[in-house]
Amino acid sequence: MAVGRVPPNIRQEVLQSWNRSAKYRIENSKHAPLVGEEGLLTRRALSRRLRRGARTALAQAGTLLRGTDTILLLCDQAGVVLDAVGDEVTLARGRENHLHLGGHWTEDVIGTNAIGTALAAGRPIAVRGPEHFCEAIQRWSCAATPISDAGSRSLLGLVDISWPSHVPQNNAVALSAALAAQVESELTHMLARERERLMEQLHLRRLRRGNEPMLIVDRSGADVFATDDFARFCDDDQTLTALRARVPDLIDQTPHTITEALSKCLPGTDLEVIATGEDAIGVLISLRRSRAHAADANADLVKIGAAGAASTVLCTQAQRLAQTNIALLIEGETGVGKTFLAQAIHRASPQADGPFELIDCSRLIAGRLCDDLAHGRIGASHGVLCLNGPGEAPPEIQKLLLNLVEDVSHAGMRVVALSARPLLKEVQRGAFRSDLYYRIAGARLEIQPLRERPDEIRPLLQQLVLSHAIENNRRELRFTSRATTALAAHPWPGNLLEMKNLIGALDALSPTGLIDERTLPPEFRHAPRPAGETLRDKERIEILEAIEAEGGNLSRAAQRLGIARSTLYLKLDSHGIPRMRQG
Ligand SMILES: Nc1ncnc2c1ncn2[C@@H]1O[C@H](COP(=O)(O)OP(=O)(O)OP(=O)(O)O)[C@@H](O)[C@H]1O
Repeated sequence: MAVGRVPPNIRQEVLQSWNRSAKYRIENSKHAPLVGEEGLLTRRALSRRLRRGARTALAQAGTLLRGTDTILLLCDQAGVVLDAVGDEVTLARGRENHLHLGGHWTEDVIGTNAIGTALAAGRPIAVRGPEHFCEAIQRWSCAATPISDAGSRSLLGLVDISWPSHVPQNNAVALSAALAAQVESELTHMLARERERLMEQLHLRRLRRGNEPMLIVDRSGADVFATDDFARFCDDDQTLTALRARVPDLIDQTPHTITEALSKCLPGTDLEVIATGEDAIGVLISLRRSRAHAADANADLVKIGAAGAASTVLCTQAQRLAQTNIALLIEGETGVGKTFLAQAIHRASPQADGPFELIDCSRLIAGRLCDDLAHGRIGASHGVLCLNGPGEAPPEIQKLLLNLVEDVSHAGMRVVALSARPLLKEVQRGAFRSDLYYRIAGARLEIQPLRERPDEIRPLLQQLVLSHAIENNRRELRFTSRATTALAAHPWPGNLLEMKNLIGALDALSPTGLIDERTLPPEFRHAPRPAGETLRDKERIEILEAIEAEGGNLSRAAQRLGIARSTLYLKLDSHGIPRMRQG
């Protein structure tokens, strides 16, 4: 039968295929085109998941088909043969028509055939001998069934059974359909295992990323998990639907290609491709909330309260308030520890697992804040919204803050405001909205400046020195009694922030880690001095200078001073200078 001549009693579906084939102006080819070795490798790589899903079916059926004149082909969704198994002699004959690895069997290149026609029709089909459009192919009979991906149901490829047309064979369509079903079932199992793996990965990612709103989709684009707040934060449903729809087509590309393509769909999000080995299995989408912070793990009400009497009273109140959801206003000079206290309160509250969102009100820009509010990017269903310096915000921002505070309080989030200036005074002089003030000042806590609680300076210095050493993996600084006296007498205009900065600078500058009054910056050296420097004072200073000059090496310091090391030890003890080791 020549190309274009319709066989008698043609079946309807075959006739339709012939009509399509006629339009393609196909030459009367002896064989299907070949994609070549490299092309085959690429196609196999892109279809590695299909091949993995079909591995068992091919191995079992391939063995059973030996000696039956029948071969079994696995093709990708473009009709290219990826794997060929079955009867050896028939496989060899198939090669002559490229009914073998790399053969490309769509209708547009070789006309009606089971592979191309099943792909075009999207269902199982048999094409027997003369039903093939090209005469040279009519020596074959074939039956093929498409394979759909688990989850997305998108077309992945196809299973084809082929045999010489003179051999009687009536059950091939059923066989190809059964094999396709076996492959699909294996793909479903693979997807279930991948979804389990994605959940495991999710737990790890949450440890790393904290409580950001997150969504994980599997390779089919279906949701595996979404945090409660994800939907609220990501209100652009259409964009998200479009992103989900793109995942199945992209998932077998490189992680870079996947994230590039998907991040264009949803700007403002972090995308992470999750893979096992080389295979991407899903995508994690997290919404960036740059203002969201995990509360400082060192912020602890008990520790803060331990500094002294004033802190104890403050922290007892804070502990009680932590159990409520009342809006809090924390006031105190700059660097006094308002943010630290707010974090400690959050950590002591029943909502401690929620986010601690810190917003610097002096930096807010009306347009962006409007946009963030419109998209619900600020706030969560629990946790703390911490407004730092609302008094610094201009009137148009204060108005927006009022809406924000109402919204988040309504959603169940606690509002904590921090102010370095007494806010009520700002209200009285008309610089701060009174409606906003009364919404944020449900309860008020005031942290006294350091100079008003001098008994707390030494314990705080100790605490900060210790945490500096631990956090930076450094030695612990030590202070002579003169240095401590000078520090206790300092007015600390920058409060704890100033103390932290000083500790960092001293640690960087001091070779020995032993700090004397003379090692302190000039503004600290105003402790009351005994009238007139005694000979003993001079000796003390000389010893400290020698130790400093020798980098803490006491033997060399003794040499520099021209005394025995044992004498230096005695002098150190008598002056109350600790015998510390070099840091
Ligand atoms: N009780 C404390 N113990 C240890 N460190 C503290 C304590 N309180 C505050 N700090 C530290 O001191 C520094 C200043 O504290 P914080 O930022 O909370 O002050 P603030 O009052 O919010 O300052 P600002 O008004 O400038 O925003 C921070 O590095 C903080 O970690």
